[in-house]
Amino acid sequence: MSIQTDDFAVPPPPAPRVVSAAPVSNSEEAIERALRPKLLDEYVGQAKVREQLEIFIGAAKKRDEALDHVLLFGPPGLGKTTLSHIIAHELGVNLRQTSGPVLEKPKDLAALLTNLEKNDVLFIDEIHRLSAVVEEILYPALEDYKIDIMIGEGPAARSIKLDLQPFTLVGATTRAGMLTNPLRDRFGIVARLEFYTNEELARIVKRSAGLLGVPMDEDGGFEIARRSRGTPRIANRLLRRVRDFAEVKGDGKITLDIANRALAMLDVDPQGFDLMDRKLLEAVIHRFDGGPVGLDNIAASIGEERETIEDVIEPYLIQQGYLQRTPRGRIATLAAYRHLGVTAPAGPAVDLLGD
Ligand SMILES: Nc1ncnc2c1ncn2[C@@H]1O[C@H](COP(=O)(O)OP(=O)(O)OP(=O)(O)O)[C@@H](O)[C@H]1O
Ligand SMILES: [Mg+2]
Repeated sequence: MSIQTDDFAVPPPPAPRVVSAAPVSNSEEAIERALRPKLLDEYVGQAKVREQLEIFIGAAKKRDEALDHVLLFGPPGLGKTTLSHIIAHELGVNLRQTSGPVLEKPKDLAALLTNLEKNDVLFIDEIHRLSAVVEEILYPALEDYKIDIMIGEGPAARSIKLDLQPFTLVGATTRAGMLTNPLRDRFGIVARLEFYTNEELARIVKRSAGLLGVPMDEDGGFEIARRSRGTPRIANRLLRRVRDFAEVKGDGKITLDIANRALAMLDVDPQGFDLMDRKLLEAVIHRFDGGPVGLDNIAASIGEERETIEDVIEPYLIQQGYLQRTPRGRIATLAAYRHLGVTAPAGPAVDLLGD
């Protein structure tokens, strides 16, 4: 069994944001790989997804068939890549990894597909960014394990059919809504990853601290978990920053006091919100009277890409009840006013949390 990572992943953009859900550097990616659970049993949380996969993987193995194609979707850093590796590992097959924007031409995909061995996993990250011509090749491959490719050019060009080994496509996306219908319909297993609870994140932080050999008490670990925006990638990152703080300002052990001081220094507030989150809420409240305000206006106002706001910043704020997404735009809830210590205007303001 081998895991191959083709070295053409798109480099992550520079993101100084400490609670950014995207990996911030290549060295962070290396650490992430080291902390990645390898078995379904080590994968914390996402109980429903895990249970489903356990059954389907078990059945596929019993029948010696390829697992049905799997679509994983959810915000960045929740464990889609991790899960795809686990699926291949549990099936005992090879994993070939690529991503939507990297597959420029049909022949790029054809080369990957024809090299797959029986029941292998092909992982396509950012699958919503596949080009239409590449997607065309994928349909018959997914359905009948066959591809049609064009050989030669001009009048001499002809199409040939190639048989493929049975395989499993695992597609990952932060945007299930951007997949075309025919592509989405070809996934037999569709799994939506949810934000993690504080308890689940605390288990992840504890496991990572163990692997990194960082001394930490329960309260210190829980504080890091609580401020990680429901996201394992952020939890692992905050753990490493708090460890640095503990080594310089303390005796190396992560305690509640150390965690509190380190996180305050990093501008991560008690809700786990960072400067970007607060900037967004402040903009909606102060510049747009609490909303409704469209995404483009928010983007212009805080100087962030629309996509970053939609994929990275707002899902957690919405899930936590600080922001509401309506057809007319985003609205700040009473919780947002309260969090920023601003008096909410009288009238029918939105209160998602209730009192
Ligand atoms: N359920 C989990 N249990 C333990 N650790 C996890 C879990 N999910 C994710 N992690 C950790 O979080 C980090 C980020 O996970 P991963 O790279 O799989 O996220 P992703 O969903 O693929 O993100 P992106 O959308 O940016 O590609 C990994 O280092 C992994 O160790
Ligand atoms: Mg990933």
